[in-house]
Amino acid sequence: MKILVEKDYEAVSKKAGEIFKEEISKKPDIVLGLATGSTPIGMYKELIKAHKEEGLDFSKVKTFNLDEYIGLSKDNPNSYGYFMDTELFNHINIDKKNTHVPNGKAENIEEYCKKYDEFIAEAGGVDIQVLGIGENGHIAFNEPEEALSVGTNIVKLTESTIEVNSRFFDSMEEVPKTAITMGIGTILKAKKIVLLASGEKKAPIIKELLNSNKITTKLPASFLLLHPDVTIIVDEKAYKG
Ligand SMILES: N[C@@H]1[C@@H](O)[C@H](O)[C@@H](COP(=O)(O)O)O[C@@H]1O
Repeated sequence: MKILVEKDYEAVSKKAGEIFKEEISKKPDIVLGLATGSTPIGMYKELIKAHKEEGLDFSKVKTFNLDEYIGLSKDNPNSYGYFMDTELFNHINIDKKNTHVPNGKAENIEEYCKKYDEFIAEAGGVDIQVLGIGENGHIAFNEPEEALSVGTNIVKLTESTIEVNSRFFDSMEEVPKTAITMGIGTILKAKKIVLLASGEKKAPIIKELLNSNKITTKLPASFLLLHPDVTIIVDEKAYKG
């Protein structure tokens, strides 16, 4: 695991943007694994800037998102589908047909989860995956549990995640309690992984992750220790190691 410590959120976003830009330039039909949450927004801004100012081309790029709330459709401003459109896809020359965010309104969600993994595999697998990290160590929506799913699956969100994510909703009651998420195995299949963290709220979990030499389902991000190509980019506030 490689760790890069940058001055602040802006620098984290720039660094992550540079890594993604380089990969997209090297392989125009790249498959990107994308994340939501506030952390990757700065990196998406960098990519939009690179598209507008340097002509970074997304016309052949395919994307797969990590997760989505169950019950929210793409036109709901709190859905991750809506987030991706407004924060990235609407501002670059990507073919929307090539973008995939799990469908929180799928009729048979279990069946849909299996298909999502097959679909990623058919596209050739994720070349580079960006991840955030929850304050409780979750990646995507893989919450600390006795056991974690390997493939894309349905999860019950923990009270702490519901509380943290309630900042985007009018009330706690409105936060969906279940979600679709890529499984830990799905995430680990990505050829390259970049995890971003910013701000002091993330410092305890980043410290735990960096000091951990064990994998445990109680710290879902610890499974990244098994991957051969993970870069963690943090700002000084998130790094107190
Ligand atoms: N499902 C998402 C995760 O993919 C994300 O990493 C996490 C952290 O979000 P933030 O970047 O806003 O701290 O929040 C959500 O729960």
